[in-house]
Amino acid sequence: MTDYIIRGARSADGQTRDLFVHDGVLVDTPTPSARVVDADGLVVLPGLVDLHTHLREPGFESAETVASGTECAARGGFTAVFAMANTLPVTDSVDRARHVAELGCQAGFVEVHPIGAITVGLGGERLAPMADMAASGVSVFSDDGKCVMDAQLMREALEQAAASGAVVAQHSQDHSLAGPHACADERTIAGDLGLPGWPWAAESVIIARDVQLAELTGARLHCCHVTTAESLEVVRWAKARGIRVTAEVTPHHLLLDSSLLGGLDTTFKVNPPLRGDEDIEALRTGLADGTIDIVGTDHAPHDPTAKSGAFPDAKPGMLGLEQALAVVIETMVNTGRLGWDDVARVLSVTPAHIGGASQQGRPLAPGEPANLVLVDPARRGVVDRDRTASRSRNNPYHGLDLPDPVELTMCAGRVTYSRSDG
Ligand SMILES: NC(=O)N[C@@H](CC(=O)O)C(=O)O
Ligand SMILES: [Zn+2]
Ligand SMILES: [Zn+2]
Repeated sequence: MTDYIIRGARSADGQTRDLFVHDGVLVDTPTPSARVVDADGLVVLPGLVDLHTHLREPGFESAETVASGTECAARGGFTAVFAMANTLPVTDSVDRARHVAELGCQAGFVEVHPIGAITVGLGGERLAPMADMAASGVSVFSDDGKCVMDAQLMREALEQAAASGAVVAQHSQDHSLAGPHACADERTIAGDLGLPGWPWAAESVIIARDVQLAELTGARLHCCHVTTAESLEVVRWAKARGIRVTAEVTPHHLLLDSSLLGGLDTTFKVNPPLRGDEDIEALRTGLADGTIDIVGTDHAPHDPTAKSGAFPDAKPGMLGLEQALAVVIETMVNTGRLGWDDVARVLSVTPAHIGGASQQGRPLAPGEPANLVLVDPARRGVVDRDRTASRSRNNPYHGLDLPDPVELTMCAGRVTYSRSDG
């Protein structure tokens, strides 16, 4: 294995120092044959961790594979991703979870942690074998893409999770309020465009229910992709009460607003929908004050056929892994709302902690695994959807001038992306 000297990188705490990598681990003295990486002017962060990735394999390989999706992750500065269960077949058994993890190992870009389904086939009717999956190493359960609507079933899922120390990640959408065609923020844009509305309450009614079920069961609840000020009020209330709840925001909900739907470009169709300025402001405030714990990408590749046709019929979802850090820098660091230590917290330390990824989000100190990303804080560029490792092109940032920060990603001591290699 190649050893490295990373020279002159600035840590999140502001100190400049050299890092030495030997055999995949950070050490306190350099090895003589080590390759030197000049990190002058760069910031070093612990490798990023995405608690919310859709890798699409098995079943939707025309949109993404574990290999292509995890290459996107490495290009985005990630060293671990949690792969959502809404594949075909669904990740609802020990064997299927193992299969995804093996594909991740073969690809070699990042650690891949399979998320187990809560219900069999995401059907919302019967619990999947959560205890068995947890015993085999699954630490996050989610029916993401669908909400667990049945409150009793959700209670049982939380009880199962609590018994094994796992977390339940809910896609908070009351499907009776926001049905299969709901596709535009009701309070800002749906009426103007004549599109089926997605009301804000469809999200927060589920979060309000679930935090109380988390209190009842003592379980850990994670709220995926929160998008409204009202949801944050509920999360604040729950946290003040000592309920074990964490919340996530996506990069796209931090940056993009519902007016982008005006051209009916299905790239901008996503679930929950893009919201208005007041919600976006609430999300940024919530991320800065800790009400929102993490940024999760919800990287959701779709092939052109899934994105064709009328807006209400297109599949929801947009790419996220390659621009996630850029968007956090643009919306939160360049606006003075977060420092680099906070970026490390919301994109690495806390997601690793929630998901139980013990090798991730660690201090960059001797004895720790060499999972890190080198970031150029000043570099910018215009996003080109064709410059990607993804198989899909549903990139909502195409054409935007954004930070272009990732210089090099190292996972367990191996360089998994380097700008200089192209
Ligand atoms: N976010 C989306 O719009 N789509 C996701 C599912 C999900 O995260 O709910 C997908 O799998 O395509
Ligand atoms: Zn979801
Ligand atoms: Zn998702």
